[in-house]
Amino acid sequence: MHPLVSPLSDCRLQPDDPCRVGIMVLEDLSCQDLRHLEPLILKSERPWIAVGTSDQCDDPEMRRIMAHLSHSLVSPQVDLLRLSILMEHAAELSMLQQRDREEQRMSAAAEDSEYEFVGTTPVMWNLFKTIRKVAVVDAPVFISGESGTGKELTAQAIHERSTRSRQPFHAINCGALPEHLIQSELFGHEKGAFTGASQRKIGRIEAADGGTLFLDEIGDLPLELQVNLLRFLEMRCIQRVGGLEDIPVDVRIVAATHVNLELAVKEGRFREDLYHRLNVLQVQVPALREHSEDIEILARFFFERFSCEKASCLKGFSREALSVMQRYHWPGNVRELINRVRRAMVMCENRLIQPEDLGIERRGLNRHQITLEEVREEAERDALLSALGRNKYRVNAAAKELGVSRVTIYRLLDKHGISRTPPQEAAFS
Ligand SMILES: Nc1ncnc2c1ncn2[C@@H]1O[C@H](COP(=O)(O)OP(=O)(O)OP(=O)(O)O)[C@@H](O)[C@H]1O
Repeated sequence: MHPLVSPLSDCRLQPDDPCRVGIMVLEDLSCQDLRHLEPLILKSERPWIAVGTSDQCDDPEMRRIMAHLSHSLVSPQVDLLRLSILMEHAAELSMLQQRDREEQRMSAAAEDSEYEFVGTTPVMWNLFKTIRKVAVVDAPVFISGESGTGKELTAQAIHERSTRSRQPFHAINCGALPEHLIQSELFGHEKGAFTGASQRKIGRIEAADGGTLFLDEIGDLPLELQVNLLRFLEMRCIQRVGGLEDIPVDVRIVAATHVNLELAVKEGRFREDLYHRLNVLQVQVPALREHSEDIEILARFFFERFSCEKASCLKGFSREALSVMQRYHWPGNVRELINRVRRAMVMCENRLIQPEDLGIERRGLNRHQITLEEVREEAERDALLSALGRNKYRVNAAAKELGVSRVTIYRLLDKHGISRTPPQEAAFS
């Protein structure tokens, strides 16, 4: 019997190989061979039957590898019936293991895509690390960061990685609700509690029982409601508006703000005791300009996400557009990036998105970061567009004016993602 395993046959060890069980013949394999093959055998994700005697496993290293790698060990004199029964059992086991692996892969993929948090820079890795750390502790979390940086996404990610992940996650923007509604929105109300309260209403705190409540823009919570929230955090029970009953509720509070809450405390707009109650664990979400190396990957990520809304000829971003995005200061952070990319995908009349499609004024850009190469590219594109415009998009005439060949003009049009037809025609064609 020849070994099915040899250092040269690793092509047979791929997981997508239809073969379900492997056989290795120890007589033909040294301990060193096996050591080389160990990672490949593990990667093959299938059970292996070793044919050999226990004497061949005298070497401790050999024994370790065999115990680790093989499903069973049979003697070289094994009869074919016994071998085929063993192989059948191993194949059944292999199918079960395969199913288990598939399920694990699928749930890992679902987890990854649930809250697609994009970030490849050290500041973002730091954020992900903090999220994982605070997720496993059940204390209140305080998230700070500019508007549109991903504070709600952070709160969701914390919830998803916490023991409460199977329970509800509710978000409420304290700054977006009229003052007279916040009390009943947070704590609920009893029927008849006030004019218009025709039904009992369960508030957000109660609805999130067992889970997480995300209080966005906590700094906008009116002072009298701050007292109620503090009472809830201390007593762990609420009273609905118009109700007398104390209702126990188990909710983890994650609060966020884009304003300086310490200043609000100093100025008496926010209760200091509530501030300390909420501020047990802190997470700081960085502004987009603090991880500008992520801008391109985020832009491409949202381009893909909205790709069903784009014209079929639109292929991506021009180098100028990427450079302009890189130098822009993004006051609205990731939310602004999403809006600009989406708008550009609609407005763009060429194959590649240009700076003007993004609606970013070049004048407001940080000129200090511009490279000579970028200046050249920008000048080349401007000269090309001007020459085409002056010559009504007649390539021969534009080429003559610029002192280059027609072929060069076509190459430059492709390079800069400029359409061969004038913009108006392209728009109406
Ligand atoms: N790193 C990121 N990767 C992918 N999407 C992101 C990222 N950061 C933010 N987003 C997306 O940007 C948008 C704004 O994020 P989010 O609502 O979490 O911001 P926010 O800080 O809570 O905003 P606000 O302060 O206005 O409440 C959302 O669509 C969110 O999914």
